[in-house]
Amino acid sequence: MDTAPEIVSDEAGSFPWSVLHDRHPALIDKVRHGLPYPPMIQRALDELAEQTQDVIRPLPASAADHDLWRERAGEYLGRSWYAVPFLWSESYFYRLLLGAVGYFDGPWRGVDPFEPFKSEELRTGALARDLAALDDLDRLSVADQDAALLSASLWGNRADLGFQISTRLDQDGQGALVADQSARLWELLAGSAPGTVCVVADNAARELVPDLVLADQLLTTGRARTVVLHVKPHPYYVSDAVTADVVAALRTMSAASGRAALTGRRLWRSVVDGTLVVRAHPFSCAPWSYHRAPADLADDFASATVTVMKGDLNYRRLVGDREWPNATAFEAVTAYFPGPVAAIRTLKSDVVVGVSDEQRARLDATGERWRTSGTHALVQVRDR
Ligand SMILES: O=P(O)(O)OC[C@@]1(O)O[C@H](CO)[C@@H](O)[C@@H]1O
Repeated sequence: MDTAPEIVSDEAGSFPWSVLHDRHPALIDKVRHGLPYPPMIQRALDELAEQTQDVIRPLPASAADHDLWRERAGEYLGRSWYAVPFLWSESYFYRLLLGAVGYFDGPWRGVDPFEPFKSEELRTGALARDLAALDDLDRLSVADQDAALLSASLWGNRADLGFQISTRLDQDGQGALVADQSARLWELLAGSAPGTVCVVADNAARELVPDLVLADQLLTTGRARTVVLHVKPHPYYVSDAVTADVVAALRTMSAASGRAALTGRRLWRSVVDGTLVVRAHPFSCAPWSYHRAPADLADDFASATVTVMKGDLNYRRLVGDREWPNATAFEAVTAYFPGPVAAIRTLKSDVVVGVSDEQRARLDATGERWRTSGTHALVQVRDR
């Protein structure tokens, strides 16, 4: 199929421009105050703030992944951050941020700079209410439980702490779906022998908890024999889940009461007995779309009954971070993907496909920033 230009950040006032221009500096500031970083790290953060408004420079020669990123950067080195693909520049920003806080070596090695924000979210009353609400599921049919849990997982995607740096949102309010193909997902699972379901997780805490509850539902109702949960190998996009966040979520659930606690303990055992598998593939933090997924990861997706892609960034990586005409078919842009795939996402960036011209005109006429404000969501499924 025809392709579309990659999204870059060079148009002042555009969404990608605002991420580089406003969100990243604000994030550097937030990280600086999240932990008692010493003067050397404070200076490195100052340098990062300057560098990201200048031209792209290579990693220090001493960095273990210097060569890897030199190859990934190629011709981007020396160019403005605003002139290269948005997907690439964001990913490199997070790599540099981790470097600045000493994540890869020295005494701050392995200390997640975003952990204070993720932990705070795990302690919120909102999450406690989410957990208590799980008790209501007992009164519902399995189909209604499925719908409720999918909805919780979908709207949990608003719990994205990077996004919240630049957007104020009522976290509890649900918005409108621009596409809802969830029936296809349930039919696909019902029509397949119980196998593996891949869930490519997005954010920790208030998004990961409903994702885990959904995984438990698939396992306990026999629609999945195994759930493979892909998390990030290192902190990324502020609140993206790493393995430690899975453990933290399971602990929080297990320490709650009622159905939440039972589910948390059951999931804990599922990890122990290998029916819930946590993977942290290096490609999950690569600056590329899934078109470039390496063979072992593609095999994982190919062998799954379905791969559930959570969140906005995964959507961009799935369909390609390009200026697609909105009416482009989801099936067409995901035809390359090795196996059935479902995208479950609130809209927080410009990329969206599968929205007809009439629907787009109606949405545009509302005057709302429906593509980027997290008020709208979608469930899109390619079931073959
Ligand atoms: O993937 P998520 O957590 O749903 O969203 C990630 C996000 O906040 O970050 C990017 C901009 O920095 C956008 O893709 C999106 O707004």
